[in-house]
Amino acid sequence: MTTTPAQGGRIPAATRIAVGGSAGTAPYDVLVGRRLLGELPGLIGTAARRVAVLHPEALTETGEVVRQDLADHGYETIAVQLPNAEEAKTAGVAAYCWKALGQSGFTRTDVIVAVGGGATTDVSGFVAASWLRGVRWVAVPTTVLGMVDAAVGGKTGINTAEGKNLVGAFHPPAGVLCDLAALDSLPVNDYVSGLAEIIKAGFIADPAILDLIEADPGSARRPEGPHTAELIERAIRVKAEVVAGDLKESGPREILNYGHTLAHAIEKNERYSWRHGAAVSVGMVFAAELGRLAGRLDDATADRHRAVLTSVGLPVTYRGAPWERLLGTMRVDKKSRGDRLRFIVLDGLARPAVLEGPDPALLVAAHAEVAG
Ligand SMILES: NC(=O)c1ccc[n+]([C@@H]2O[C@H](COP(=O)([O-])OP(=O)(O)OC[C@H]3O[C@@H](n4cnc5c(N)ncnc54)[C@H](O)[C@@H]3O)[C@@H](O)[C@H]2O)c1
Ligand SMILES: O=C(O)C(=O)C[C@@H](O)[C@H](O)[C@H](O)COP(=O)(O)O
Ligand SMILES: [Zn+2]
Repeated sequence: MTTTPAQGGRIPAATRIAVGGSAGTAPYDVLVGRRLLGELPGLIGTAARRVAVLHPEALTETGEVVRQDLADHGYETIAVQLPNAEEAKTAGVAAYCWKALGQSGFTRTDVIVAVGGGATTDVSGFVAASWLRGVRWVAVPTTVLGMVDAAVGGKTGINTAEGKNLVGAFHPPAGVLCDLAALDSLPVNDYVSGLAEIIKAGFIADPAILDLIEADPGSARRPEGPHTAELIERAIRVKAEVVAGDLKESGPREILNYGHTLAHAIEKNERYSWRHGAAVSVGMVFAAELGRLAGRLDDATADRHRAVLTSVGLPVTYRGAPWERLLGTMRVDKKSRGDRLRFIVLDGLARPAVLEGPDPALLVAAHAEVAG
């Protein structure tokens, strides 16, 4: 993304999606459009003196554009470069950010701006949650996945050696700016990875998403496709509605974890060489098979998972780590309670529900379906 602040010319109006406050947190907006950089100072506010722009290595130029723009608005700015992708989600990188904030004299009224994909917004949001026990942050997601999922909802965190996202905090951003122009530079694999979370939103809540993709899967894979903005906005609305009702995942929010129990185990066992969305794709097929085998999901909806995911080029099989190892990793999933594994399954299209402590034989059978 190398957007510049609005300078003359007609700028199409941005779509504004409100995320209601919950658990004592303030509401905020997700803006979807183009050339949104001009909105950033308003979100940072006048109480801030310093702004830290955190970005991955791949977006050094974009990070600098954002930093310079904020400097031109009178803020004292620093840019903090993070590793790309999952390598950024470590305690070491968080500590590096804390050091940069400490050295620049970052106070409680100062603001972090996260420019990047979900990995960047996850670690940056966690740094914002933990620095001085919580400072304001703004998300500028630059991937499909970041826009529709990671930047919205306030789940922030990092990985540990034992598993994915095991350390973190609920700390919603002050606002989210989704500049669709950013997607033009995204490698196609990363673009498609984000479609997995859009398709997840389709299965758990908004089947119109599935209809749109199935009508023309080829164009769904491209940022210039005719339905890009609609797909992104629909998925954001699903997420916004769910998190507004249950920020801290005391119940209803768990539906957003559809497909994630196995997905996180795949990611960890593949040492994060798989993109999150690709793993979620396999994880959703597994969850659909589990629902079918448990007698809860009809054949047509279960089969629809493989069809729509394959149509956009997402993987639906995984033959890497053996089942016992995946099972061991799944036990530290945050939905587990004591020794009981819990999965999100579907009782039908857009009817997500929890499956508690399933018969181990069902899990083995569902795994066999994705292990081919
Ligand atoms: N907090 C949440 O609610 C939530 C939700 C979903 C996913 N996640 C997390 O999000 C992460 C995945 O995010 P992701 O799919 O955005 O991947 P990512 O952040 O790892 O980005 C993928 C790659 O694309 C690069 N990149 C980012 N934007 C770019 C652009 N516009 N042009 C070119 N390159 C660009 C990145 O530097 C990286 O190398 C995972 O860690 C996942 O756990 C969090
Ligand atoms: O926002 C949520 O809640 C989700 O579960 C969204 C997921 O897509 C996302 O990958 C999330 O980071 C997973 O959370 P975790 O609690 O399972 O680590
Ligand atoms: Zn996810």
